[in-house]
Amino acid sequence: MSAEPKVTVHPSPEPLAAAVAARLITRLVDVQSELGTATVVLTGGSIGTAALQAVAESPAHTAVDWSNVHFWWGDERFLPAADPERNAVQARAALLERIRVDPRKVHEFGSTDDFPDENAAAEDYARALASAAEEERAGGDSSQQDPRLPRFDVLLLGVGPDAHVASLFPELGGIRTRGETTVGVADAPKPPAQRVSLTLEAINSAQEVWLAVSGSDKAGAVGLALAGAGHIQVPAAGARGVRRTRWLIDQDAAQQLPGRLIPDGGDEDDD
Ligand SMILES: O=C(O)[C@H](O)[C@@H](O)[C@H](O)[C@H](O)COP(=O)(O)O
Repeated sequence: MSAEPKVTVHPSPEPLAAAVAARLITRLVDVQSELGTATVVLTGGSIGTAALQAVAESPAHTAVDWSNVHFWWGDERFLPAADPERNAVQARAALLERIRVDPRKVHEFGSTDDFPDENAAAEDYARALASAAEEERAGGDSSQQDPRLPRFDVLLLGVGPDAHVASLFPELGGIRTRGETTVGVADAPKPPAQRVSLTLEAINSAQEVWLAVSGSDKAGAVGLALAGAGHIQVPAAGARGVRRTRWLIDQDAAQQLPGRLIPDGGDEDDD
């Protein structure tokens, strides 16, 4: 089961990042009141990072019990642990170092400090996911259907101008991977070439997938993805949440939206 995309257009990148942040805070509060613990999967990229910063700067963020949030990543650049280009390093600066997290619940991909190559780091992450899933089941939560993965309440994604999501690039090995939850990528066209990523299978196990996109250079990718292109050529087209798929985009990224998806400006909230 997966949810049809729902599109919301914001005027520019700043209000977009603020809106993603506000939605994330609300969703985490709601999940925590229902289940106690919430899980978010973070993304790198400009809007993903700006949204985390907006969370940190929002007075409402204190409504979340951050020590009871699990943080995973959709992808990572395979670099030394402290490299400023790592998605996790950027997320720490934007948010994680500014709130009270439980370090045991912050699950970063391995780095070149600890692993010989991207495949080894990917395999390690798959093991960490599986053991979190097992712990979750032992605690009585069996809401996640896939036994290899913990429950992902919200999974954030950026989208590249070539329509990549996480580190799944058009036509390359990662987007074609089946039967695995993670994949090592050796030939990413966006530097650095070596990366580690969740597979589309793992991404699509999330309850909610939110794609946050800004800029006219992404308009073609957004248009193709929402027109229903194939996911091998247009990976973003394949990203779907079980309960909800949200495209949170700015006006520049919305220039090539298929007509039937242009929101009419009405209140679209559906909780
Ligand atoms: O490691 C990364 O680079 C990402 O996780 C990648 O998937 C990113 O989210 C998109 O490329 C969008 O990035 P921008 O928002 O910066 O264009």
